[in-house]
Amino acid sequence: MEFYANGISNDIGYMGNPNLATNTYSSLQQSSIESPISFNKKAQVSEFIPPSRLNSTSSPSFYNTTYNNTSIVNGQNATPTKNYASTSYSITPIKNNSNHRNYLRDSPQKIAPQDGSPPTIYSATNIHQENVGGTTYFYPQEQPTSYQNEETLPLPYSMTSMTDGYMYTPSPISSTTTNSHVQQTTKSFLSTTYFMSEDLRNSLLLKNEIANSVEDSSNLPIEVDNYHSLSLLEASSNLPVPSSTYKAIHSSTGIKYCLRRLHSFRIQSVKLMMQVIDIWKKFSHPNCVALREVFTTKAFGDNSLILVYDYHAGSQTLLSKYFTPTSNGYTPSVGSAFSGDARPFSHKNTLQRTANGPILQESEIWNIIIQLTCGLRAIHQANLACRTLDPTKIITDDKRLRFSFVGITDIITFDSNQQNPFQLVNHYQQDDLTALGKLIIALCCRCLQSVHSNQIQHSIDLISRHYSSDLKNLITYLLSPNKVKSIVEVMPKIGARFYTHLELLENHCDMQENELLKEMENGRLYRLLVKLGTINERDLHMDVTWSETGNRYMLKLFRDYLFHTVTEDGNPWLDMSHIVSTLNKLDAGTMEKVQLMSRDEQSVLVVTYAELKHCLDQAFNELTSFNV
Ligand SMILES: Nc1ncnc2c1ncn2[C@@H]1O[C@H](COP(=O)(O)OP(=O)(O)OP(=O)(O)O)[C@@H](O)[C@H]1O
Repeated sequence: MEFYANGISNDIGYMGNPNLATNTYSSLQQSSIESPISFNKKAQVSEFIPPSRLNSTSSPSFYNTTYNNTSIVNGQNATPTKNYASTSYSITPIKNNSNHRNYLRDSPQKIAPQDGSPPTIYSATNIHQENVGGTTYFYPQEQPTSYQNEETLPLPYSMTSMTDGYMYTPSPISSTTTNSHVQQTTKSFLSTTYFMSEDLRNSLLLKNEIANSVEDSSNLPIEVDNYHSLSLLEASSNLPVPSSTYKAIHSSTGIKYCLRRLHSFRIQSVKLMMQVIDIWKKFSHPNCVALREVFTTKAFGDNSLILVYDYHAGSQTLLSKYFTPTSNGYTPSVGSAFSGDARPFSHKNTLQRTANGPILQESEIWNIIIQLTCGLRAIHQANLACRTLDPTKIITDDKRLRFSFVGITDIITFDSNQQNPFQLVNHYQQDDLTALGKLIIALCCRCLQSVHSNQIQHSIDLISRHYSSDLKNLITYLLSPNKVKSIVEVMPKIGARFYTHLELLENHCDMQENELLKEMENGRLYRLLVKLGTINERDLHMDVTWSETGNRYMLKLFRDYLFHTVTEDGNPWLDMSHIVSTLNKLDAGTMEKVQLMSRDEQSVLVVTYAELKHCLDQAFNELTSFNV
């Protein structure tokens, strides 16, 4: 068997299997690929045409119009023209006794270092020829330093481009592993190596499902200003004005938002009100749902005011999470969070007199406190007040807590006769702190009724029995009357628990970054597959041979190598790590060689991933050039 400079054997037998030898040879005089490593050699690229496109022979053929003595070599009698004198292709002799197509687990011989140093360029003058048992091998003789002096040889892909998102990262598990036990035991490892963890995936899928769920919206307007696809999240409201909450999609961005509609709402002074709205629109904090815009609409048949907030799929209120509504339906009342006959914590709300489940772990309560005080601190430092600090206006998506409708009370209770709409802010901030204290009591007792004045002492006794003195002291501080309190003073009472919280967050960030990295890699490989998919099997401008000739033929064989490799028994060899690592090598354009075989097993092409990458880019660019 002979291998030419381009790696093609002149022996039809595949990898030394004489049974497959039906033709004398099949040769590639000049590769149809313009190798990235030989760009500067100005070698004209010739088109490779497999024989099926030229004549009836099954073996592929190649012709070259650029080099001397060009001939079409596709028949049984043709003499191979070993015309590699002016080329720069390297040779990799391959010895493999497998007689199965694309049984290519043996790693092709590496001729270039993977450490980023420039690969060695070979020319025919330094190709060593050797005949072993009738098989002629062409070995490249290394010229380790020659390229340094050759002006024309610098690689078209520099280290900069290699680091530009195309760095080849070897697979953590060798794709050549044949030991089935090892493969089995590494299967689960591989799935977490390449893909998102099951838990995170499920939680994201659930959020996605919730975000995309479509409720009955037959009674709702098709469009409200720039928003469409409204679906009702909540019809009733405990605000002083009738209101409803909807999920909606922004018409131009497609982003989902949470719309709070204040029914039949009259604005006394648009200009003054806009000042309040603008201040809240500028306010941003991870523990507060951001207010994006406010507008009026007649789409509902009245003068509604719409407050547009970010939508956080899968969120539920603290009320529904910790204070389970009864079957009768818990209906929080209108007015300030901690006053009125039927408020969440009202003594008249008989449905909330008993605990709603087992008491919470102290760590969980501190987690809530830390997040709420984080948000509250930012609100107070912006010279604002929350004014809706009750379990119906705090949402949670299991990890994060957010004040859900910030600014809404300032808007609803807006009085245009007041010179400064924020003149009572200090007073409201004190109310916020008291409301926080009551919320903590309710959470500790798991009962909204526990904060009523005639229950408080009893509740604090219960808390002292079950929780730390730090927690009790914090509550006592927040509820202390006749004392000016500050959110800043809450921080020392939380103490070292901040560190625990920070550590958990940082671990979570690390985990998410790791997942992101995997998905970034997957996205990169996905784009490669898209490119391959758009090229393979394509007829271009009625040219049915387009994907079967030239560089595209290499890509077809590469696709087979990637997906259709078989075991020695002829069974499909399905190994994710083979696919991933092969695609990575293609993306990086490494100098490692890969052995590709035609489906009729008559031709073997030995090419570098760099060459394949070049083929892919060239073919894809050709396609995109038509896509104007
Ligand atoms: N920004 C948001 N993103 C996603 N869901 C939200 C958002 N804000 C609120 N929700 C959800 O919408 C639903 C309705 O919220 P809403 O505040 O109207 O609840 P509520 O408990 O009925 O309070 P109210 O009595 O004020 O209506 C709740 O299930 C809540 O979890």
